[in-house]
Amino acid sequence: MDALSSDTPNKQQHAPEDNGAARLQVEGLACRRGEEFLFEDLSFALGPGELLFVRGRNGSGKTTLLRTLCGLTEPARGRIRWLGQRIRRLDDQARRKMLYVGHRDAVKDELTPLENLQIHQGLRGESSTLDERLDALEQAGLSGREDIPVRYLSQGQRRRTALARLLLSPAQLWILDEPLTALDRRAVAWLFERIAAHLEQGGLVITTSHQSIDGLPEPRILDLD
Ligand SMILES: Nc1ncnc2c1ncn2[C@@H]1O[C@H](COP(=O)(O)OP(=O)(O)OP(=O)(O)O)[C@@H](O)[C@H]1O
Repeated sequence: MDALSSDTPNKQQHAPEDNGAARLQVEGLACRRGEEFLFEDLSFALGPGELLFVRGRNGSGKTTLLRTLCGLTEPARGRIRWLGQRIRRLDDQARRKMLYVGHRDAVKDELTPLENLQIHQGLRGESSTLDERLDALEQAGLSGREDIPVRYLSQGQRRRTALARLLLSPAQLWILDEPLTALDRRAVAWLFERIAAHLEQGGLVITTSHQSIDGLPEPRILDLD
C-alpha cells in the first residue's frame, strides 16, 4: 500500500541514472508500541526536491515514524533504504547526508549556541570555521546570544539553535520533527525559506507539524490517521 494520499509532481525530475540512489525508499514498514501497531504496510519513495508532510493526531506515530526513518528506532517489519543502503547499516558518508532535528531539540543546556553547533558537527564528523558558525547563528536570529548557555535562552531561541544546524550541514535529507514549535512568525518564515531553498537545490525534506505549513512548497502528504 502506498499511504501517500497526495502525490504532487516533483519540481525536479530525477535523473534517469539515479536508479534509486539519492532517494529514500520505504517498503512494508510497520511500527508497534506494546501490542498495538501504530502503522503497518507503509511504502513510499522520496526523491530530490520532494517534501513529505507527515500528519496525524497526537500519538498517531509521527515521531516514531521519523525516528524509524533515520534508524533511531527499529521497526517491527519493513525495509528502509537511504542512498541504496539499509538504514541501520549506513556508512559514514550516507549517514552525513541525513540530518534529524527532533522535537526535543537535542541541544545541551550547559553549552552555548556556538559550542552546541561545534559539538553537534564534531559528533557527525563534520567541521566548520568560527565565522561559518557565527554566520549560521546570525541567520537563525541568534546574534548576541552566541555565547550564552542555552539554559538561559527562550524556547524559541533553543529551537533556533537546533535549526541553525541545517545551515552548516551537507545533508541532503532533512527530517524535522515539529520544527515550528515555539518559533515566532518571523522565524517560521525564515525556516520556510530555508526549506524551499533546500528543495530547490535537490534536497529532500520530511516534516511534521500541528501548525499550518501554508507557505511551504506543495508537499506530498502522509496521513497516519
Ligand atoms: N519509547 C516508547 N515506549 C512505549 N511507547 C511509546 C514510546 N514512544 C512512543 N510511544 C507511544 O507510541 C505512540 C506514538 O507516539 P509518537 O510520539 O510517535 O506520536 P506522535 O504522532 O508524534 O504524537 P504527537 O503529535 O503527540 O507528538 C504514543 O501512544 C506513545 O505513547
